[in-house]
Amino acid sequence: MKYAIYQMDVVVADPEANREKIKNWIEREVDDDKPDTVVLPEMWNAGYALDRLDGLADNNGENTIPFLSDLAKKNNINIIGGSIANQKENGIYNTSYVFNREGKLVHHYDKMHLVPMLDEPKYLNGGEAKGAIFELEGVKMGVIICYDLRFPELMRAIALQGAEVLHIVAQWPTARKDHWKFLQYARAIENQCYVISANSSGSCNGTDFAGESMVINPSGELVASGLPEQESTISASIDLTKVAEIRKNIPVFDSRVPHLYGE
Ligand SMILES: O=C(O)CCC(=O)C(=O)O
Repeated sequence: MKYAIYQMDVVVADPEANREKIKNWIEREVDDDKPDTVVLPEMWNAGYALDRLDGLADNNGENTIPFLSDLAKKNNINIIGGSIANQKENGIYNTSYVFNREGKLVHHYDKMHLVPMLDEPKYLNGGEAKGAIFELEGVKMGVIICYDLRFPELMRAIALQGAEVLHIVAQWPTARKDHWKFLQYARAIENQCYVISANSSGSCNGTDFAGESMVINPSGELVASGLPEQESTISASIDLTKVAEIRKNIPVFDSRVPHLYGE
């Protein structure tokens, strides 16, 4: 499966401009070196304009779902749709949508861990649905959002459901870029999965975003990485036989003793 990751410089507080950027990027990518699957970053509709989300958030995906679904179908690609600020009945959520090549919505997830350092709990509601998987082209996968990366329990729960590819969509700051990188290596190695991330570049309210989106294989080797702090595209192909291979050679999942972990 061939991937293209959009390490996007999100235009703060301008959902229309960001939709236009994504449309143009996808059309360019599809013309150049057609990917099977594209990945977008976190909160691409509004950026981190948290104190202005009332006027900027989508309304239960009413703009985002048809927009991404049409792009998926028209260009015959799967879309891991990053995430958006999304108004629901009882508040604003940080929601990720995933579409297959037919434009069908196959998964949605509301970010469950909210970032205290960014005052997210003041502006957003945390999702309460259990970490779940979805399938694209017969492959089991998961998606988590930014700060979720710090909670190995979530990725483990997704991996235990059979996921072979774990996506991380993010706007992770440069100030903590080492955490961004090392935690991804750890998640790939411990879960023996591909880790594929889309981080943003650019800045918002004085915070610079790290870029350095990554593709890491199930042995913990770097397959591809984006430039630091600059808008760019990361292209990479993944080989899923590597997942079965490493799981056979180092059978971590068979060696687990859940009853001793208090599970
Ligand atoms: O955990 C971190 O250091 C960054 C998290 C973050 O920026 C986010 O979840 O949006």
